[in-house]
Amino acid sequence: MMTDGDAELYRGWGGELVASCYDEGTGAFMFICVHSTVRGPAAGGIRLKAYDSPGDGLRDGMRLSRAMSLKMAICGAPLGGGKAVIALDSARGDVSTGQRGPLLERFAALLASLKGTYYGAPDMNTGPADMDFIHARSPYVFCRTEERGGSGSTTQHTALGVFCSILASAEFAFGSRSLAGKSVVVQGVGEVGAALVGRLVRAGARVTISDVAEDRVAKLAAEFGVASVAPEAAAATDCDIFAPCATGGVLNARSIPELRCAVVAGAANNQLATPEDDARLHERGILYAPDFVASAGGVLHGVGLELWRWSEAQVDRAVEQLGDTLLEVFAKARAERIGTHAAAEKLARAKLAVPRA
Ligand SMILES: NC(=O)c1ccc[n+]([C@@H]2O[C@H](COP(=O)([O-])OP(=O)(O)OC[C@H]3O[C@@H](n4cnc5c(N)ncnc54)[C@H](O)[C@@H]3O)[C@@H](O)[C@H]2O)c1
Repeated sequence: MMTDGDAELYRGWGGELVASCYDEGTGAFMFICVHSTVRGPAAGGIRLKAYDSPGDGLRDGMRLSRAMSLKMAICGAPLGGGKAVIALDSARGDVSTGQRGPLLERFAALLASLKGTYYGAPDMNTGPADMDFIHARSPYVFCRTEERGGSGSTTQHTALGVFCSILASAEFAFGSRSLAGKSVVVQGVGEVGAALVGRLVRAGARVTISDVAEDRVAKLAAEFGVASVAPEAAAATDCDIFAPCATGGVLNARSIPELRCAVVAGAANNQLATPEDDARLHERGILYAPDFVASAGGVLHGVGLELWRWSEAQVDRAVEQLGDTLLEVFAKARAERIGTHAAAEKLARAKLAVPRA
């Protein structure tokens, strides 16, 4: 039965449909959120994550699918926004190796029922090998392994896009794209964050890293000789550029007053906890590279290689151009005296027909 809270969730979302089911074996709820099919079938990652309640998983899927509509629009993909969430029961903990296959089979059946209205891709805790597994049961996925004919991991192109976003942000904020001597805090050094650290170090930046996974911090610190900071202190660390590459919601009413950076540019999806946080950053004079632009390299990877049949070099060029898109966003925000997220959203909606979110 739908509660008043659920109804509110749907009203505020503005999307097209949610397909859902329950997996008895694991206690997981699954949601496929199709925000928009105006530009083409919806597409977006398949997130496997533990949530305190199924409603939290649904809320996450809805918000992420809306951001995917903007991401698809801003980079010209012939796709709409969607997101799938496999919401594990946090009280039961992670799924065992033996449970993972049946769980993904259940998900593949839900995916098949949509008959191509939504295409999945790797996201948190799912990778190209999972896409191979799902594809064998339901063909609506991007980014299978290269051995199985897919475009493989999006990591490097996402990291390239974030790096180019940092260069464009530096140009706008500091008047130069040079990162030599610039201090950068990278929050979250998983797949994308670690690849970004390599690029930043090679560009001469003074990098500080932070992650809840201590082994990842130790490995990267040893590899690149970078400093580290405790996870709870990362956002408030004095630096030129803060790069959130961990989870969403890191820019909020509590953290924004504590930021000690000039620029925020990172890979994490949905960095703003609420729409008001865009204005909060604007008021503090912090230049924010909207996440749905900065992290669009992964979309360009999958769409470029699999739909447009681009070469790697063509994808690289398109990803590098995300920096130019950001400069357009920053100029619009300055001219209209609005937050950069609002400016990017206006650009996405004006360029392309995206329904009200
Ligand atoms: N992989 C892609 O192509 C892609 C594309 C677009 C957006 N993103 C987004 O970028 C972010 C990173 O993606 P990824 O593929 O590197 O994920 P990942 O899971 O490989 O890495 C995330 C890292 O963040 C760390 N982390 C989690 N909570 C943290 C905290 N509170 N403080 C510090 N570290 C914390 C984790 O330990 C992990 O090392 C995610 O938000 C993802 O949704 C990724």
